[in-house]
Amino acid sequence: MELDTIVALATPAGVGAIGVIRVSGGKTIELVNGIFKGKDLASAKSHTIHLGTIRDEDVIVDEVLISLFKGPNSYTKEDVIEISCHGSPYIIQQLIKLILSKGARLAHPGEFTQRAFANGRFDLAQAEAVADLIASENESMHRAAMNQMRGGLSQEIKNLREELVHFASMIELELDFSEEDVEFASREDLKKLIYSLKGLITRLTESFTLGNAIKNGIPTVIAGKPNAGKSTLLNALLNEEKAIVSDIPGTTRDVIEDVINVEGIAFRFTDTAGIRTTEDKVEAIGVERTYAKMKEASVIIYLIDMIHDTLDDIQQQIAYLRDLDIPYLLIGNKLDQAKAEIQQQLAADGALFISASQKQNLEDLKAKLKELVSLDDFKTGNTIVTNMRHYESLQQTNDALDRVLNGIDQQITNDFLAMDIRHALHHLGEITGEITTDDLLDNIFSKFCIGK
Ligand SMILES: Nc1nc2c(c(=O)[nH]1)N(C=O)[C@@H](CNc1ccc(C(=O)N[C@@H](CCC(=O)O)C(=O)O)cc1)CN2
Ligand SMILES: Nc1nc2c(ncn2[C@@H]2O[C@H](COP(=O)(O)OP(=O)(O)OP(=O)(O)O)[C@@H](O)[C@H]2O)c(=O)[nH]1
Repeated sequence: MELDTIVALATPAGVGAIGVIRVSGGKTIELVNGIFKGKDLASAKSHTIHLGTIRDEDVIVDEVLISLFKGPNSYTKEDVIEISCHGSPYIIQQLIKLILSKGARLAHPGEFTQRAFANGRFDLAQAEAVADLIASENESMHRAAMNQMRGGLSQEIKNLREELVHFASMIELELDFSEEDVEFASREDLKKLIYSLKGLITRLTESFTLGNAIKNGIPTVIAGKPNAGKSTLLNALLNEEKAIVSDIPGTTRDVIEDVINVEGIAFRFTDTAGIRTTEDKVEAIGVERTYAKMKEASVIIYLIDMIHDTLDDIQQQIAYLRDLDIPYLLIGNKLDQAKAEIQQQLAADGALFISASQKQNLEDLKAKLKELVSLDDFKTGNTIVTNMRHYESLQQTNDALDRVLNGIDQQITNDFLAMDIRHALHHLGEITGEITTDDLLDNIFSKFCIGK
């Protein structure tokens, strides 16, 4: 059964220099040919561009460029036409209406990419990376998504599957000869294989901590006693970011609250309001809450007030900080009016000195912050799992492999062994989409933007 021909605006809504309307499906060429005055698109070659006008009866709606992609040589692998029109919302609306009236329907979010997936342009993990790529806001997000879209994760999963399939087939072959009690696959070799696969899977699941941090920002807390300057520092860091963004002419962007980009890595300041306790009725409560927040963080920026804190106090704070065993930056704030003895003590403790209110040494602070988070996997270009769904499937694969190992030790029968191996294969297949359900696909692609 032929799928509908679908249409959507591929560029952002609103006024732009150019708007691109995408059409995909079996009726695309015939449909657009009917409203386009210019070269005959049916006889034109794929990957050519044509200038002409789009007409609704006798009215010229716009002068456009048509980009022609003939299936299977297109993004969706169907016939695709992109109409580049003048970027007026009115023109765009008229063009889409016209195309709908000729028999296309509006595309659902992600439907072009869903078709690309269904037609084998890429697997599910790669399709999901397309959405991540569009959403990427900094170097690390971009790099992780690009790597995944280009098949980094998919290749690793494919290798894992191939090894398992090989063994599954051995075991299943033995099943066919069950009368004869042969062993095509040495149980020791099988165990070795499972261990090595589990090692690979563990590396992938462990990378999710980093992947999650890349995607959602590294949970960071600015801590310190009341009045240490936490809010002042957070605002200074955030405002700088906002200033950079609004300096670019023509961009209006809502800066995501409480996230700063430091050289391509996002740091998310979690619930910083929670630690902004002023001179509380009961200071102890405020301090406890601060400590609770600190324990949830991946990184702590700890501020010492170099005007008001006492030496004893500082020793206590640092001792507590060390005990937490979470990467931290020790910062002496209020450098502009610091007490000499305090600064000396902190220097011995390896602190960095800033003035939050004077915005002094903030660049040093950022550089140190970046150093603090280990991004080794990132540097080496190793595959990083950034997607919760993939993470869960990997864990389920791992569980199934544990059952295989257990089964071998318990000398369970081959049919049960084969079943557990097939479970492991099943969960790997979920990642790349060999195994999937309509619900899952709808769920994934509905989160894409329209036109993608
Ligand atoms: N205008 C436009 N820009 C875009 C896209 C698009 O669909 N249209 N893309 C997507 O959203 C991305 C590019 N992805 C694409 C991938 C494959 C093909 C394609 O036509 N592939 C054919 C021919 C390859 C060739 O000529 O070498 C093929 O694979 O057979 C097009 C876009 C980003 N930029
Ligand atoms: N001299 C000096 N004062 C600073 C500096 N940074 C912050 N302050 C002042 O210290 C006071 C407390 O700053 P806040 O940013 O409100 O401190 P906080 O840690 O968020 O305070 P709580 O919300 O009570 O936890 C304010 O009066 C700031 O102006 C600095 O670098 N030098």
